[in-house]
Amino acid sequence: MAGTATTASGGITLSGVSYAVTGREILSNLSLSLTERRIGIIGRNGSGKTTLLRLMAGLIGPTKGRVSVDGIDPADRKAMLPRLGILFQNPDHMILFPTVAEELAFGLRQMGLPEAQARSRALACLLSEGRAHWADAPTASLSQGQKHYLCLLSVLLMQPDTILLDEPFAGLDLPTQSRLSRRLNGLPQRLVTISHDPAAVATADRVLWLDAGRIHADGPPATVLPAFTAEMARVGEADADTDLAG
Ligand SMILES: Nc1ncnc2c1ncn2[C@@H]1O[C@H](COP(=O)(O)OP(=O)(O)OP(=O)(O)O)[C@@H](O)[C@H]1O
Repeated sequence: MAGTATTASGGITLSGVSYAVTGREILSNLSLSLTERRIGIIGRNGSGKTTLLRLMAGLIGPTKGRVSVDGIDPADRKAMLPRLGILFQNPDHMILFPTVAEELAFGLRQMGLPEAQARSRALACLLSEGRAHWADAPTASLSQGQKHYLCLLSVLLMQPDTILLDEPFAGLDLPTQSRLSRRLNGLPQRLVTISHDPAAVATADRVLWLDAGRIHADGPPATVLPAFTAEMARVGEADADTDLAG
């Protein structure tokens, strides 16, 4: 059932999906059924990972084919509120409100909760996180790691069945990474994590390796990650040789 977040339900389906910008195909003919609880998407810079995540989130529409979440077009924002949450790489692209409590309450208000109830849920969330003192803090005063954490709390408060994570550990120090990682690992929701770093998806149930807008490999991390790491090392050496030869 959408919104209960007790287990990961439903799934994300892509049927013959392509995405092109000004005639250039960035994603080509992807057909996927994503039902596992922990899904990793890896690939080099520019391979199309963020574009794929934006398609899954309904922020952009496919040029060809169809994307659905629990059978529903993800462009239907209202239907997606209990189904899909997104944690963007840059928290500054998500935070809209001047104080932490207002920011946390916003998603709940979007889901139809009256303002007072949304605020009291936001305060209860901060209390349970040991961060009651954050309530009236200006969001602009938080560090990048703290902003990231606030964005995660905002998403969790809405209890979506699936959370899409774009490079969740980029720019965070090691203690913050390990705290966030522990928090994410304990969640019952389906998590779709995109990263260029194999370590970020090492415990996934399924890893997709995206290369130049196509699925290059799809399977358990024990199979996909060693092949990806070896290929990245090979490409790195080839790049280095090219540099030296120049
Ligand atoms: N709106 C757009 N207009 C033009 N080109 C775009 C647009 N969006 C994405 N691209 C191009 O599509 C390709 C894939 O971009 P995307 O951001 O999806 O890759 P990525 O795998 O997430 O990369 P990174 O790891 O560097 O974040 C890139 O070559 C990018 O320049």
